[in-house]
Amino acid sequence: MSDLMNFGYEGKAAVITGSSKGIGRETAEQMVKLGAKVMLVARGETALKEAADELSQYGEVAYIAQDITEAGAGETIVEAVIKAFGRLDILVNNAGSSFAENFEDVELSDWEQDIDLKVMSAVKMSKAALPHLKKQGGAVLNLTAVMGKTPQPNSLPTTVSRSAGLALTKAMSKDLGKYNLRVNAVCIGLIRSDQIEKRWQKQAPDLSWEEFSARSGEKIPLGRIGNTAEAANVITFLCSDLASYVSGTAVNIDGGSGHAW
Ligand SMILES: NC(=O)C1=CN([C@@H]2O[C@H](COP(=O)(O)OP(=O)(O)OC[C@H]3O[C@@H](n4cnc5c(N)ncnc54)[C@H](O)[C@@H]3O)[C@@H](O)[C@H]2O)C=CC1
Ligand SMILES: CC(=O)C(C)=O
Repeated sequence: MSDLMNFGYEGKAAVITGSSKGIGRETAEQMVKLGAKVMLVARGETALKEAADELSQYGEVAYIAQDITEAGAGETIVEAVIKAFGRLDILVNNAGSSFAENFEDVELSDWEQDIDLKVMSAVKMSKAALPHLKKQGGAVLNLTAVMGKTPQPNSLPTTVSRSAGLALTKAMSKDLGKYNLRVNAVCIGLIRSDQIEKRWQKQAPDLSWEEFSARSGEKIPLGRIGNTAEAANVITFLCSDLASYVSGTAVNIDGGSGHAW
């Protein structure tokens, strides 16, 4: 590979939460193929092991089954990374869920769970990773949703958690730039993964995927739902040396929609 396109992943170590499937798994695959050592994190051991077995054909992969909302999860995960790889350069806060309802229908406990998973887990992971990231510099990438920029009706609590993720990204980038630590976000619109396939089965089980994608794409300028590689491509770029002067930004991966539905 010419210097012009050197992603700089060789010899680096990354941790990606929620990486047994979907966008997280695809990102892990790209980073491993480019030479990074990657720690996969999710709750279910079976899916994790399966993903790790598949990805290990391309390079060095380890995994830890851990619910990131549990007390001490950040420290446990980072300890596992250091034990496995001896360093940490890249943190991708990817694990998340969609919880989008009308304000009147959201219980206080739903608010707490959503903010805990999508905001506080990113904070706790970043805090635990920071002493290691500071050593040589690196990248933090927060997955958010385009709805965090443009909250729609019936979009709570997720739009609030996602807006908080954007503020966290911007503020962290300003505080941590002095360590050559870049902090960016991506704002996902609609990407085919388990959560979108479940929506397809619930809303339109009689449609083929192509029909459902085209129908969902009526309000998307590019006319379709994206795929996980299209999301991972941007994440992999933002965490790479090719983006060495990019920090504090939030890139939409949404086919141009500006909102999810
Ligand atoms: N697919 C889409 O259209 C959109 C996705 N997003 C967000 O992008 C990120 C990746 O999305 P997808 O790949 O679609 O998600 P997905 O639902 O396919 O996978 C999410 C991953 O997070 C893990 N996870 C969830 N809660 C966890 C917890 N407490 N502890 C550890 N792991 C946990 C799951 O096990 C899974 O591996 C998520 O944060 C998602 O909410 C945002 C907007 C739209
Ligand atoms: C789908 C999702 O995770 C959102 C909208 O935050």
